Amino acid sequence: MLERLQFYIDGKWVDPVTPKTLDVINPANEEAFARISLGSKADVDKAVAAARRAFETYSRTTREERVALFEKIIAAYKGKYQAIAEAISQEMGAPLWLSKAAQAGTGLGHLNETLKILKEYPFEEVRGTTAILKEPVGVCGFITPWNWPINQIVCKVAPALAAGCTIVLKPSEVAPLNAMLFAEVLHEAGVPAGVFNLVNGDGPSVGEAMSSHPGIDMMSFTGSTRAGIAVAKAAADTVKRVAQELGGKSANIVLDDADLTKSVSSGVMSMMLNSGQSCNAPSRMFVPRAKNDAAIAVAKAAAEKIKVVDPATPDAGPGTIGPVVSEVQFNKIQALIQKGIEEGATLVTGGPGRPENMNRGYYVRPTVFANVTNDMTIAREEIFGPVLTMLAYDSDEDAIKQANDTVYGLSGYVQSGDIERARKVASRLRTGNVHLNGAGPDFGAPFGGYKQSGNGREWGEYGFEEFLEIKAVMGWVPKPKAA
Ligand SMILES: NC(=O)c1ccc[n+]([C@@H]2O[C@H](COP(=O)([O-])OP(=O)(O)OC[C@H]3O[C@@H](n4cnc5c(N)ncnc54)[C@H](O)[C@@H]3O)[C@@H](O)[C@H]2O)c1
Repeated sequence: MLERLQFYIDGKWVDPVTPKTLDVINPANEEAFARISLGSKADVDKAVAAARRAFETYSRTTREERVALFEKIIAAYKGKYQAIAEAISQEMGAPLWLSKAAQAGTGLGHLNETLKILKEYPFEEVRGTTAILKEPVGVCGFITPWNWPINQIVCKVAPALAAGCTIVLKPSEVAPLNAMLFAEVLHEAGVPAGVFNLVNGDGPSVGEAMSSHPGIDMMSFTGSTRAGIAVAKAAADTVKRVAQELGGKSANIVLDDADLTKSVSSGVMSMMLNSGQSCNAPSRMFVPRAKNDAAIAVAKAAAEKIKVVDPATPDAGPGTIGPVVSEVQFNKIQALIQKGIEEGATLVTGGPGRPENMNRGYYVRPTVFANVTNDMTIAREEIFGPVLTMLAYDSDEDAIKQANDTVYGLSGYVQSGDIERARKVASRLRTGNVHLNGAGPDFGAPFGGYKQSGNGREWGEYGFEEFLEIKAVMGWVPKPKAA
């Protein structure tokens, strides 16, 4: 059993104020393989005090000093890349190939992108006689989930560090090990004591203590809409800035001029990736009613090609998925699959229970429901498992209307043979991101939601600017004295 009972506070690994432990479970075999501590308000107080002290000096470091620090962080991250990928795979179940190719890779992607922004960003702008100064927002509190864990950590920590902020991170207690490796990366790179602090714990104790803390200037939260609301409420009394990156129920509109086989099968694959545990997963596929039967046949074939594997399988690659993260998630997904059947959706493939020959581990059968209507629970609630819902539409207008008929607004996907038509549909979707014809993620593009998917933007320059305060200094340029 791996014991990682300390927190990283003020540049050192320290014991929690009050000992309390939690086992980290490997979802592939349901066994505990590591143990962490759960912190309390007293640990948060120590971390915030360290971050406040460090802010005094770190916020005044120069661009050049931070660029040099980033270069060291990137080198140290590369050195721990393999260990981070393995930890993610073990603690949340992503197959090793996905952990290496994408999960751990996103951390490096955000570090590289942030370094590029830091080198060029205009922190000072003079308009007439007034200067507009962009300053670090202060001490930032970060709360992150388990599904793309290092992505969600680094897309906050990298821009905050580049902006001159100091940080207290509470990673997901379900997948905390990658975060602790990242703390080692920052330590090795020479990030000054107190600039980055990590306290493990659960939402109601450490998360709540951070959100309501008067010493934290900004909270950036990624996770469920339920917990995001709790963070915002707890933060309200201290008037801190709150950025929320929450759930989704994203539409994938296959227009009638799209290559049906290609669009539907790639839609199935991207839904199932990471066992469906992506906030921006294309979970509602809209197909033209006239092509409904053909689309269902393609989706069935594509889903049945997906293999469910032990995440540690060394030769597995694209087209394979691991278990879902936990017993809680497994049970929630099973209940929603059951609900889909009860509400009358057509079960095309998959369904309740584990895949054949698997009696241990939180493995879910890749499942497709068709003839779903937007009022069904499986079309409204985020399932966060390998479950696709297919809905039919009558016209482009109807597809757009149904796609927007959700409380969420994170992502949208449009497939079309005509780029102009795809762009028009994209402009009508009430979502923060839209992917046309299979376009992948872009580290330089802003990531975030409309409506109840959140109110922040992460990634790239827009994400960086979330960590800046704006100060106007009038009289920066003195008026010339009258002769
Ligand atoms: N929009 C995005 O960028 C994005 C990205 C990834 C995941 N998500 C969402 O995250 C969810 C899955 O992650 P999860 O199950 O870890 O979510 P979760 O909300 O249960 O937990 C996320 C984090 O919040 C903490 N937390 C829980 N209750 C809290 C409270 N009352 N106060 C403060 N902190 C609290 C948890 O300890 C964890 O660190 C999904 O809804 C998914 O869509 C959103």
